[in-house]
Parts: sequence; C-alpha cells; structure tokens
Amino acid sequence: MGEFVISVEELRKEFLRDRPVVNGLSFSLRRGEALGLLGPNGAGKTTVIHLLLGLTTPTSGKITIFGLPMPEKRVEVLERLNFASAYALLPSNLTVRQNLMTFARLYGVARPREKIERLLSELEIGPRIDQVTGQLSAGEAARLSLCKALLNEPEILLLDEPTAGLDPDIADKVRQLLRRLRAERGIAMIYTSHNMRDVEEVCDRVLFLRKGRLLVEGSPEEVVRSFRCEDLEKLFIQLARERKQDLPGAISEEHE
Ligand SMILES: Nc1ncnc2c1ncn2[C@@H]1O[C@H](COP(=O)(O)OP(=O)(O)OP(=O)(O)O)[C@@H](O)[C@H]1O
Repeated sequence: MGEFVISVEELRKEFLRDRPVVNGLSFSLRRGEALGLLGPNGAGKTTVIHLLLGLTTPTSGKITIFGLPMPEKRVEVLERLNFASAYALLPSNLTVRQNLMTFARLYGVARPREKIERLLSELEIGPRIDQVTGQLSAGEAARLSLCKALLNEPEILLLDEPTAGLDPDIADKVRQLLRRLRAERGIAMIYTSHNMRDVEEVCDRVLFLRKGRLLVEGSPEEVVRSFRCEDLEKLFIQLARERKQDLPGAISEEHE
C-alpha cells in the first residue's frame, strides 16, 4: 500500500457554536487512491472539501496534506492539489480561453496554449474555447471546471459532484478520463457524488457521512456485502433513513 497524501484526525467544524456539521471525522487517503465521500444532503461533504482546501478553518482537529499542516501550509499544498465542482463556476464574463489562461498563469504552467487546447479537446469542449463562459451549458461548465483542475498536474484532485449535470455519454467519458489519470499519473482523488454508479466505477473506498459523522467505511463491494444490500444505491437509502441503533456495523455514535 502507498504512502498517505492526506491524513485527517478528529476533524470538527462548527459554523454555529455547539452545532457541528463535521464531527470527530478521521480518515486518510493514499497516493493514487480514489475515495468516495457519500452522504445525504447536508451531511458535511462539501464542508470537508472546503476544509481540505483551506477555504474554511477547522474548529478543532488536524489536517495534514503531503505531510504539511493545513491550513498553515496552504500555498505549498495548493501547488500540488486542485479542485473541480459542477457548482463552483469560473467568471462568467470571460471566455473559456481567458479563464484557463488566467489560471495557467497563476499556476506557472509551461506552454499554456498547447496544454489548454489538449485538455479542452480531451473533455470534448474544444469548440467552445472562444465562447463566453456564462453561455456554456451546465455540462460544459462542469467540464471546464475539470480542465481548470487538471492544469497544474495535481497529485490530488478534490472533486465535488464532478458529473452533476452531465449527460450519460459525457459522464461516462469523464469517468474514463478520471480512471486514466489515476492509471497513468497515480493521481489520488476525493470524490463526492450522489450518483452511485459513478462511485462504484471510480472509487476504491467509500466513507459514508451522516450529520457530519463517519457512519460506514470500506470498499463499495465490502459495504454493500456487509449490510446485505443489493447495491450501493439501496445501501445509501438504508443508511440515510435508518436510525443508528438499527445499523449494526455502523462506526460512530450519533446523538440524534
Ligand atoms: N457557511 C456556512 N454557514 C453556516 N452553515 C453552513 C455553512 N456552510 C455549510 N453549512 C451547513 O453545514 C451543513 C453541511 O453542509 P454541506 O454543504 O457540507 O453538506 P453536503 O453533504 O455537501 O450536502 P449536499 O449533498 O446537499 O451538497 C448544512 O447543514 C449546511 O447548512
């Protein structure tokens, strides 16, 4: 097994005093591993991603990325990590090229024009290069976010619902691209999605969060088998609905 690139210990985040939205969360990510972060709406998935990016600070607990403490070493860490989301959109008044050139300059990318053209073509939005970003369809904008995230050749990709809004054909191509990036470059990923098909195809391991706590952890096959479910989608529904005491095998003590 490879080395850890992310390690999270007893992470807690309260936006309002004594109302934690992330509560005692511990996990790690190995180099080249794809980890799915699952859970119902409001479980705390996006907050975890924001904590990893240093966009918000923990109330308590420890985050270490590439052996460096976050958010203290945010600048060094962000040179080697990137983020894509179907919802965090780039400035709408700039063209696709202008947006990507701005990020390429920020990241100090060598030969940015070639790189941008190659990434846009891989994600099949090459013809949109001179279009104003605000005029892209939702699926095109999600792919643009992924292009931005790949510009600095990250060792870790944080992906917040990267296939939301994509049609099945493009979603399949995005999953293939992600699998290829892992195989060729050993990129590690944390992947949030409400699409269980995505998760089964892309992720080696899943963490299921509920009310900010870790409820279940394992490979998609393991967790489905241990709860005697048909598939991950059925397990998701069971975990989201049932009381903790009715879920033998769940990890944390929830106070409901
Ligand atoms: N800036 C904030 N101030 C106050 N509460 C917040 C803030 N950001 C998130 N929250 C709350 O934290 C909780 C977790 O939100 P989060 O967006 O992390 O959930 P999620 O698991 O990503 O949900 P979804 O699946 O709906 O995207 C929610 O109850 C949300 O209202």
